Amino acid sequence: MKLTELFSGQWPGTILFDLDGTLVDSAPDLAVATDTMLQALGKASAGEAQVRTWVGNGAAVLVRRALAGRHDYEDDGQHDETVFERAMALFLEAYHSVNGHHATLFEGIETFLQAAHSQGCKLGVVTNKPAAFTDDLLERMGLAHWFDITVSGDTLPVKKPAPEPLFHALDALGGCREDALMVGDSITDISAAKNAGLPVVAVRYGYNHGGPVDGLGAEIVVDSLTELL
Ligand SMILES: O=C(O)COP(=O)(O)O
Ligand SMILES: [Mg+2]
Repeated sequence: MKLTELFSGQWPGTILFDLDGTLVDSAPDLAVATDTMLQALGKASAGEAQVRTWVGNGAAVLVRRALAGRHDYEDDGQHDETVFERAMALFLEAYHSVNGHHATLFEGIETFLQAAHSQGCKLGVVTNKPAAFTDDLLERMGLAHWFDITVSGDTLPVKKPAPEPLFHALDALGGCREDALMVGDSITDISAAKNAGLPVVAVRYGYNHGGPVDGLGAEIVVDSLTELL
């Protein structure tokens, strides 16, 4: 389906993009940082394939999943906040030194952003990544110039799937809900868009906790954003 079919033949006035797993394949850097942290704590490395499935709910949840060695860390019954705080500090330090080093842009991103920009769309990023990393990563990937607002996981007291980060970005861009689209790779983005009343395009190439994004309620699901053009 072409994007214009969702908006009565027009392009949406505003497009909000998820970052990790949608614009940028940041999992290689996140895996290095996670494994550096695990090794410093004397634990076994998780590896990139596993870390990929833990990304999408912010850095603290990634660290908690890594410590538990599983996605549903709440059920492991052994939270030690001292270990968590040490792990978090180690992870943040390690990620600061590798952020953007091994990350790559997904196929079709530049083409799609160029097309959206030339159609006059207002463009923003709404990520659950901590702000300390978001703008650096966008700069390193050569993407920063496309976006007039970035809302990170710690910009507001709540993060996706809450709708507030999307509303915050829309307000900053002067966009309206009726004319806006969310693009993301995970159930978190689809839920945030639903909670905000926005249609959503889901990409199949991202992380989504290791599961498929088809059938989760996105209006359009694509293998590449260029399919929307
Ligand atoms: O969990 C993260 O830090 C990544 O978040 P994003 O997929 O919302 O960009
Ligand atoms: Mg994502």
